[in-house]
Amino acid sequence: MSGTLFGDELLERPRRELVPGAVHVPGWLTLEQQGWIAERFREWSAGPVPPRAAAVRGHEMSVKTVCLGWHWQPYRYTREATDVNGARVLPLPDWLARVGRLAVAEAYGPREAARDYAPDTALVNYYDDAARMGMHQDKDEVSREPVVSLSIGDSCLFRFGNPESRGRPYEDLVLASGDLFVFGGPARLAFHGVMKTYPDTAPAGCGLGTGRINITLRVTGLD
Ligand SMILES: O=C(O)CCC(=O)C(=O)O
Ligand SMILES: [Fe+2]
Repeated sequence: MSGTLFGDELLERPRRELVPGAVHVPGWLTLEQQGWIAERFREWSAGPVPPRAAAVRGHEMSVKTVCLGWHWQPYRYTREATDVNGARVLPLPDWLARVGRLAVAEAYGPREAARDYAPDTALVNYYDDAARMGMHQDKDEVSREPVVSLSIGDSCLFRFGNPESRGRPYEDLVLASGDLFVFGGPARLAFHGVMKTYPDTAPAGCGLGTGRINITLRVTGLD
């Protein structure tokens, strides 16, 4: 009997609030949705601004990022990718903002806050087998609205900690293809990072043959 058919892998990875405000929803996106988003990722990567490894204090990140709506660079948002080629980034598509609202409703319940959630930027990260992301806070946004994270492709080991320091307490969990992770409220400024990816773990049909995509939707609070 097929484990996939009966969702055994989801039963083993239940939906969970790690700490108040931080919610992990395994398998939130269907394979079809993952595949469709992976296709859009290829379109976004075609430009006008190509994915680039941002340089943080002189060191290139191992992750390559393409941005929508606003361009993130350490440690600010601009409309033009002044640290890449000066081109204006693509707009954030309405469908993706809608996915963000659905995600917040999924995580926190269909409150007014979910209906009003209006992300204006997406950071789309591509991880190859060697890529990782050190512990950091997402704090270049003026707004403290939640961050919505979607993962496609290979699984990774994600570390989610606390707002005070990179150190403990933190929890390590696997983010797999299709998983949703939302952090807001008291968890909004928690340090987090990607310790490693697990090569060749992407499910067939997710649209990504190798590597991992992570999309974070955010409200910059800029105008
Ligand atoms: O790849 C992930 O799961 C996290 C990405 C992240 O923390 C970021 O883009 O700021
Ligand atoms: Fe982050």
